Amino acid sequence: MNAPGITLDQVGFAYRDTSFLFDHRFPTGKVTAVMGPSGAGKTTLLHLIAGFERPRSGRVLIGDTDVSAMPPDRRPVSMVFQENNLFAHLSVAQNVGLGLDPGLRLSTQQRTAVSAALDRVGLAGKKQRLPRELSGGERSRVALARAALRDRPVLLLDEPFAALGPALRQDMLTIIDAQRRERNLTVLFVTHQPEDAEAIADTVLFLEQKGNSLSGNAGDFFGPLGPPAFKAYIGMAHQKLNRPAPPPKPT
Ligand SMILES: Nc1ncnc2c1ncn2[C@@H]1O[C@H](COP(=O)(O)OP(=O)(O)OP(=O)(O)O)[C@@H](O)[C@H]1O
Repeated sequence: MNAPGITLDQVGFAYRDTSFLFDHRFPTGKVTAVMGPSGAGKTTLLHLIAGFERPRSGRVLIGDTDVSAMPPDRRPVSMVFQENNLFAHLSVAQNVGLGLDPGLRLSTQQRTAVSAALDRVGLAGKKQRLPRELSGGERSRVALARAALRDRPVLLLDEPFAALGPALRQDMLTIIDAQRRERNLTVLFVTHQPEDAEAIADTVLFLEQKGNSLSGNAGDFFGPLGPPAFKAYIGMAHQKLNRPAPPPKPT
């Protein structure tokens, strides 16, 4: 599949008292980590690409197609949310089947595809369970399987693993990386976890407050000469989110 890149061409957008200008290009077949402080506009950026929000000015392009006015279900995009958005009353297999047909009128071939998608994320034995009968990590995998089945060339991930511990997050990153390679997906991955971004991202988009942004190669961003503002942010993020405070030095 020829995965399209994404262009936000001078995209202006505003909520009542917050305005944004996004002007970014996301390369085809690569993972971009979208990072930055709370409220900087990471989710807003993803919603403009997915079509849940419409630009006030400028254009959103996927490949060469201007999708600015296209409704979300017609865009070549799958999105996985932090809450995973599973229907509590539907089985795991049905939740995944919704990715193919919102009415769940699935052909035999589609049922086989659902089964295969669940096998790929290690949920072969749990297809008939309800979401509440799964762990948090397993629920994330159901959401990923559903996104994979939709077979859209752009995958948007909005902190989908924030509630998971490090080992499970690593598991999910491995699944995403495998899917990206298999299907040449263009992936945007919002995360507050520097080590997740470092593990999987080819490029980084760092959104600062007040609409400033920096972008570049992930190796450069995380290397010793990475942008100071980004280094300061991830230093802070490490302290706040991941690292226990160091023990006091003996006097
Ligand atoms: N529906 C809305 N109505 C009004 N303001 C909103 C709405 N959604 C978001 N905002 C505001 O827009 C700004 C950006 O929000 P957004 O959710 O994109 O930030 P974020 O970078 O994803 O933050 P976080 O890391 O906390 O998820 C925030 O100041 C937020 O309060």
